[in-house]
Amino acid sequence: MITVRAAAKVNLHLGVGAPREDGFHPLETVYQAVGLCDDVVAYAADGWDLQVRGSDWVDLDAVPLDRRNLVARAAEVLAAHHGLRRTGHVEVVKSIPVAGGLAGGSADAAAALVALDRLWDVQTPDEDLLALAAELGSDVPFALLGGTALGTGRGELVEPVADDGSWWWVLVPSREGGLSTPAVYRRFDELRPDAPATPPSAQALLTAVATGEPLALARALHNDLQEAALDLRPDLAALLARGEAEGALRGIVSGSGPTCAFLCSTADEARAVAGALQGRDADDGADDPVTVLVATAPVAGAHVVV
Ligand SMILES: C[C@](O)(CO)[C@H](O)COP(=O)(O)OP(=O)(O)OC[C@H]1O[C@@H](n2ccc(N)nc2=O)[C@H](O)[C@@H]1O
Ligand SMILES: Nc1ncnc2c1ncn2[C@@H]1O[C@H](COP(=O)(O)OP(=O)(O)OP(=O)(O)O)[C@@H](O)[C@H]1O
Repeated sequence: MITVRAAAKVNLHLGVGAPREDGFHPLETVYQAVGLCDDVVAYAADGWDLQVRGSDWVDLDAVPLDRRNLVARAAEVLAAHHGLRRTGHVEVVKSIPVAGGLAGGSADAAAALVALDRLWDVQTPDEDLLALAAELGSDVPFALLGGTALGTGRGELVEPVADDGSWWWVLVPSREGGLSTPAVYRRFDELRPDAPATPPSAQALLTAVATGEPLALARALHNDLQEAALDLRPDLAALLARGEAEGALRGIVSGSGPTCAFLCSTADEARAVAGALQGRDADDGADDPVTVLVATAPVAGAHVVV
């Protein structure tokens, strides 16, 4: 049995250009792995079996168990790479909200590549694992790498960024369910027909990360998909404003949304903002309370824990 853990991400900078001929958008993005993780647990077995369970804020019904699951696809591409048959009993233990803009499925795919590489004892070189990850999805190579990294191409070309900061995030998944990533990119195309061929540079964000100062980072956060996500989910604007009013340095939509991510100056501030957002919700008399999570960053990429 082997357990591999992989983290959610936020995009500190998400610069999006006009769609390429293959339909993907060129990106200049800075990913940061945050301490909200899924585990992939793999057992040796003769056949193939996949199960998913998770935290009560995760919509498990929205996770396919067949070949559409990125864990099943990770197993297929790794097995094919080595000329093997896909085998294993695999359990995915999810804490990352589904279709939340936090790259949860990508984290699971990266964790599965690492877990099955060990289970099958095939010792895939890192370079090959990164190439297989890129086949599975644009965010998957970063989920292997973790930390803070610059992403280019369609997001699949990743290089580590030095980050000595200790950052605190409050994450608020949507109660209304997830957003489809292709739908958010389509709305971006409608709202931004004049998008440049070359995506906006991440240089200002990289300079801010290097300072280690939360306020500098807060000012430099940038997400070109935020306008599209807010257009599809107008209620998120009020949530972003509320988090900032409660003391967050800055609130942004995470990736394609709808999860909102609030950067805070310290762990105590993050806990205070989280408490205020949760408390305000209780005052509103909501019968289905909002989930508010506190996470530190950066954290490691997909790694063996047991
Ligand atoms: C929004 C982000 O999470 C930001 O990091 C990513 O760009 C999305 O990455 P992902 O979910 O791994 O995306 P993929 O599985 O590669 O692609 C899903 C769909 O998103 C759109 N897509 C994705 C990445 C990209 N650079 N341009 C796109 O237009 C395409 O419609 C694509 O069919
Ligand atoms: N292991 C998985 N966990 C969750 N969803 C999965 C998984 N495998 C496939 N999916 C499918 O992928 C869709 C997107 O899920 P995911 O949680 O990765 O979204 P996301 O966090 O918005 O992704 P990203 O930020 O990379 O665009 C889900 O709606 C689901 O149908």
